[in-house]
Amino acid sequence: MERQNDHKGPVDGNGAAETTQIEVRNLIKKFGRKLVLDNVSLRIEKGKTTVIIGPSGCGKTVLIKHFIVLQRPTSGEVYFDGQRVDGLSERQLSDVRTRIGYLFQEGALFDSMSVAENIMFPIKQHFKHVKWSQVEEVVKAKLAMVGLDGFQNYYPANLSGGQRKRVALARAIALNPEVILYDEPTTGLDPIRSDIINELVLKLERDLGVTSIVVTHDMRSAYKVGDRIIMLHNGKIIADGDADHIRDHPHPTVQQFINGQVSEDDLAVLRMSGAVATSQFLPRDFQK
Ligand SMILES: Nc1ncnc2c1ncn2[C@@H]1O[C@H](COP(=O)(O)OP(=O)(O)OP(=O)(O)O)[C@@H](O)[C@H]1O
Repeated sequence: MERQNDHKGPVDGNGAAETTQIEVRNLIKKFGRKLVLDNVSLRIEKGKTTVIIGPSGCGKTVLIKHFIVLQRPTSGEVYFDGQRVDGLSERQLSDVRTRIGYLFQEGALFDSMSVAENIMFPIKQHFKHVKWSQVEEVVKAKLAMVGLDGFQNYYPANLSGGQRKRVALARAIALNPEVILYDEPTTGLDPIRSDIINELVLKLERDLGVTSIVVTHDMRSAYKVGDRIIMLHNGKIIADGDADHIRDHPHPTVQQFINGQVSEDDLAVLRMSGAVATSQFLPRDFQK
């Protein structure tokens, strides 16, 4: 296997282009004067699971939102399956977006809709005149994939947190996407429910051949699902490789993060602000 070391940016050559699902080149994102992504270049391989880790606020969500152009670059380029997408209109983007399922932190289920209606929602948005009888089997199959067939008539309020995430995942795969973006899929779940989600990520990669991109603070999940783990820090990629590469990484910031230690910089901020709970700065799985 080629991957073990930190990548220094795009690799040239046709072979790489064929296996690349998403690419960003020299991506810079600023909000006002705040620099969030600092010249990030990255290729995401088809059919693999890439995990993005890093401290709170380092730009993980902003980065993956660029992959579906929910955020536009300040400068730099974004490609999906070889097509440059960062300059496309919203209308042109809708085709690209149907090829990507996403499970965002804020992308909660619609409380007023049943489980089945939630899963039908993206299908109805895309195929305007579809009838329930036409999609009933699709809804059933998607729910079966996440182990929740039979829950069609439940409402989100009657489901546990883990079940809600699984319904959201069934909705994310409703249109058979080639890519699934997961933003903190295990946050707020206990280790057993987290493992169910991890297994689902692996199952969807295995059974559907999807390309998965998982943003997480949870190192257990990262090691379990990631073919490749990328760490972002101060808007830059500081580590990129397989689980062993990340575990043995020489960069002190990587070691502090994966071992849940508080850095001297964080402590200085805490002392200055008089804040108390150092655990706020730890990866979330170390807070339990
Ligand atoms: N629409 C926006 N306008 C202004 N600032 C933004 C916007 N979206 C994100 N930011 C800022 O960009 C930075 C990175 O945010 P992002 O959500 O990507 O962090 P993150 O690494 O995903 O953090 P967390 O792990 O806490 O979810 C943060 O400082 C955030 O406040």
